[in-house]
Amino acid sequence: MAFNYRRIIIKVGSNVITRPDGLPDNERISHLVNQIADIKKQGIEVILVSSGAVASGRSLISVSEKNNAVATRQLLASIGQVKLINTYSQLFERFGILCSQVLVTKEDFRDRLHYLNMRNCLEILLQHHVIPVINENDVVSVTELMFTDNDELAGLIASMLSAEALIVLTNVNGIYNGDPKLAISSVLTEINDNEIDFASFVSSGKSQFGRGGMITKTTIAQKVAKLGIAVHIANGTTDNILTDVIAGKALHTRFVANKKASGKKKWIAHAETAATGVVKINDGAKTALFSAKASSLLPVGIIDVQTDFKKGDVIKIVDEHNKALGIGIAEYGSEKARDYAGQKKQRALIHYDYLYLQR
Ligand SMILES: Nc1ncnc2c1ncn2[C@@H]1O[C@H](COP(=O)(O)OP(=O)(O)O)[C@@H](O)[C@H]1O
Ligand SMILES: N[C@@H](CCC(=O)OP(=O)(O)O)C(=O)O
Repeated sequence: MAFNYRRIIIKVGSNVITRPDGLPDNERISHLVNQIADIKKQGIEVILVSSGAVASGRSLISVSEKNNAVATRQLLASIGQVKLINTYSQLFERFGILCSQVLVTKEDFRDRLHYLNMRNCLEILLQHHVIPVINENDVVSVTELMFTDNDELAGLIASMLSAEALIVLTNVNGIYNGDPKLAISSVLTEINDNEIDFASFVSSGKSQFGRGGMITKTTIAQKVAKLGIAVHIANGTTDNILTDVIAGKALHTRFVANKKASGKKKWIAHAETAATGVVKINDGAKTALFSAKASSLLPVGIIDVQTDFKKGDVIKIVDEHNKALGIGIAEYGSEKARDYAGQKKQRALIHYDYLYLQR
């Protein structure tokens, strides 16, 4: 059965567009562009999140092993991104399609003004039938300022633009119920259940040029699907994969979009300016919220209720250094929250279904 999407995000991993010898796979990139042009012709808006800057840079310059790893990555990405975007630009041009370069950092999602600027920019590009080609700005995002990987970035873009689907292209046919290299393992075609413990059968190993690995893909896919956006994980090295996924003909993994909580979560995700209260949480609570499991904010991890709020208000969560972590809807008011703060076995202040994390 074909999927009837109007706006999709396509994420292409480094492995898909890099040959085993580390050089960019121009034939593969060209084949993907052909399919995107076809999809666009079907009236679907496409936003491309493409990795490959570092890999591209590696094909242009050789760097001594002695150099600092961060500086090397900056150097390779800075050179490689130019080549990557030029390749896309030339290939799209054959179809009379304009593409644009959008480089972003994690900070752009934290700051409301940056967030809105970025959203407005992407919307205006789409209105003008341009395909935005997004990548992390690897030149300035280093260490803790980095996204886990471009899967995380693609997930944030999908929710920011209220896309109907996110297609993640990697170098395996989807998520296997065991080691993908073993004949007994098979692809999980449909995932509807948010409680699956992927860590029990997905190994933490990464592919040759990948950054996050399959575990982070599953975590992000679950979060995005919970927001009401379908996530497809498919093999970008298979011919016609994009058009076949959309036509419902490809073997791959699909995380079914949650229909119920979606409207609310998406609204919360964009409701930061409406936030009244602020609660500060400790590191343990922070780890729990950002773990793969769907966790609600429990009073035991609250160390301070900084401003007053009522039940049903949108409130902000900050860490011990006052860094914004997310927003959600309060299940009860600030008075009760102050009474419960630090106590075990109390009712969640923010239920997971009404929680939006900004990372
Ligand atoms: N159960 C599993 N199902 C699918 N892939 C898995 C599994 N366990 C580990 N992997 C590995 O995850 C890799 C893909 O993740 P990643 O390296 O992040 O790719 P990308 O560069 O596309 O983001 C695959 O090459 C595969 O070897
Ligand atoms: N921004 C980096 C890619 C980082 C990344 O997440 O890569 P991948 O795991 O292959 O999607 C680059 O362009 O090289």
